[in-house]
Amino acid sequence: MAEPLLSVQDLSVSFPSAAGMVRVVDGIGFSVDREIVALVGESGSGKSMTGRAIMGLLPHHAQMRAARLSFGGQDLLSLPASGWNALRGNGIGLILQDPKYSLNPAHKVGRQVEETLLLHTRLSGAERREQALDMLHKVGLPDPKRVYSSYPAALSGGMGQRVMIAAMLINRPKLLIADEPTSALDRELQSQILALLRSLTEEFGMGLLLISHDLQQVAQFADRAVVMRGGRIEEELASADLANAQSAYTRALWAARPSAKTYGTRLPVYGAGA
Ligand SMILES: Nc1ncnc2c1ncn2[C@@H]1O[C@H](COP(=O)(O)OP(=O)(O)OP(=O)(O)O)[C@@H](O)[C@H]1O
Repeated sequence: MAEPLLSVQDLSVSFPSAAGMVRVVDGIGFSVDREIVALVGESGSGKSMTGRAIMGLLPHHAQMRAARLSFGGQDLLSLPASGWNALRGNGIGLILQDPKYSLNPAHKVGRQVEETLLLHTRLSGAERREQALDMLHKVGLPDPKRVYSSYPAALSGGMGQRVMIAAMLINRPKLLIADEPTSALDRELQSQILALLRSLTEEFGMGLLLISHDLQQVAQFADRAVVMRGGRIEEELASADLANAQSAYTRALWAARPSAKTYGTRLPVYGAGA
């Protein structure tokens, strides 16, 4: 059988602490193909550290080991620093929670969307501009030329996130990692951005690793869910089965999901053994 786009086997991430090394990701394995896979779990369960390990972007005091970490058949564990830079520019794109922190306020949007083309292709300025305008249009921005020459401060949160998606997709990566890409947005915008990510994932034939604590979203937008608990994988299942999960933990997470009725109220507390 062909190897999946991303293959993670026995991945662990540890941090030094006063009491010794603390494992925050503990021997996990999963794969992502041209599909949407969601990493879900409570805060602190190790979702973001897993995403960062795959991108080679762990904090420098973190220690990582894995039996296998491969992307497109390439072994990432033996990749030199220059290989990681090329991979992040061309192969894997990362979208973070809040475009406020990902976009540089001092540069116009167009320059930031074009940046990977400038670094990784030999396209002329006019060609880069044309591709950037095309991508701004593709992510649903109504007036691409105006957005292209705006500064990030002129954009709403939803527009900023569309710009980030354009900037990440312009070099046609094969895999996108989106770490809580909509948690800074209101409910209506969250759905719009996830629907956009879903349709672009299909159109470009990409894989998407969606990191989310929102099981409602995951059930709606992802194909599969990998449920993390305390750095380990509790369960892996089709998103459509989240409502009827095997594991009591996943069922508790599902029961605690915010609904239209509870939105804005405190979540019920669920214990470790729930
Ligand atoms: N720089 C760091 N130094 C030490 N420990 C860290 C560091 N960053 C994260 N951790 C710890 O690693 C664990 C996993 O964090 P991670 O951010 O992956 O969780 P998460 O599931 O993504 O949760 P959240 O949704 O809250 O970000 C947490 O216990 C966190 O405290």
